[in-house]
Amino acid sequence: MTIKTLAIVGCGKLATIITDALIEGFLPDYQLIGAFSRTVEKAKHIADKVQNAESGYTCATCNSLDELLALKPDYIIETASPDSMKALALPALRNGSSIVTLSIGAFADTEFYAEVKATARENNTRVHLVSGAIGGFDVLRTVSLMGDCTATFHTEKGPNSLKNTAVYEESLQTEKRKVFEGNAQEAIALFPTRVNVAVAASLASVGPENMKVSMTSTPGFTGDEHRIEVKSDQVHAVIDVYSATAQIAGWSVVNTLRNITSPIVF
Ligand SMILES: NC(=O)C1=CN([C@@H]2O[C@H](COP(=O)(O)OP(=O)(O)OC[C@H]3O[C@@H](n4cnc5c(N)ncnc54)[C@H](O)[C@@H]3O)[C@@H](O)[C@H]2O)C=CC1
Ligand SMILES: O=C([O-])CC(=O)C(=O)O
Repeated sequence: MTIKTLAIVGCGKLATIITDALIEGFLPDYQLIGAFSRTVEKAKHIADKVQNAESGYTCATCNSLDELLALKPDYIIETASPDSMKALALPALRNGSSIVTLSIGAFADTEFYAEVKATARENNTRVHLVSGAIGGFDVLRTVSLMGDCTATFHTEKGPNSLKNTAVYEESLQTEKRKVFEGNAQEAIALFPTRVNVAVAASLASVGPENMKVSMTSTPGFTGDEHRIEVKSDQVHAVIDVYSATAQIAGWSVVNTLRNITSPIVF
């Protein structure tokens, strides 16, 4: 197996998990050759980790997306935000870099999604939508291939994780309440970095306009509970994932990267 090169855009908590996993040996088929973030110190922090691990190659701290693209990485890991995914997807794919993304909310824009698909195909590149804080894309995709189905996505969160969103009120600290009901497009518009999972599940099944999304805020609740349900005349599947932190999302990138080079694919 030839070594594949990686670069990371968005050097926060999840990028750190992925970099640490690489350094610990979970990604033997890859070299991390560049890092870019809105704040250059954060990119340097990631690059320094690789340098300090004395892995025998250089990881560059990039000052711009263009600088990162000039490295011509085989894969760009996007762990920044749906807005950054929108900015980087087309230039990266035209540059010959495939993308592994957590900010799947960017694809709630169906025109953009179609353009990304066409550009990836034209440039012989791919976009990998990781399972993030959920799972079950296999069953969602399979059931939706079989014919008509409906799908719902329900999330339970604690009020503190809704601070700095339009739905937050102090009363949520003491009252359990449904704070959102709509489709996946409306959900990601209201919570741009909190319901990428709902858009991902919708793309794997009925699409962002048809996926019914709801969110409940429960006082004292920590972590996230995501319940996806898909129903057809033959199949009823429920995927329920609780995670105490978002670490599972970082590890799902590691899992996808391992699958890309593995002789056995899950
Ligand atoms: N699909 C999933 O299950 C999940 C997806 N996510 C996505 O992953 C992203 C990263 O999550 P964390 O690492 O926890 O966030 P974080 O806030 O710790 O790190 C994000 C980093 O990206 C940088 N950044 C933001 N916009 C940028 C841009 N346009 N260009 C370059 N850098 C930029 C920020 O400055 C920050 O350093 C979230 O914003 C969210 O979109 C997060 C959790 C779960
Ligand atoms: O960690 C989660 O519950 C999901 C999340 O932030 C996202 O989908 O953006």
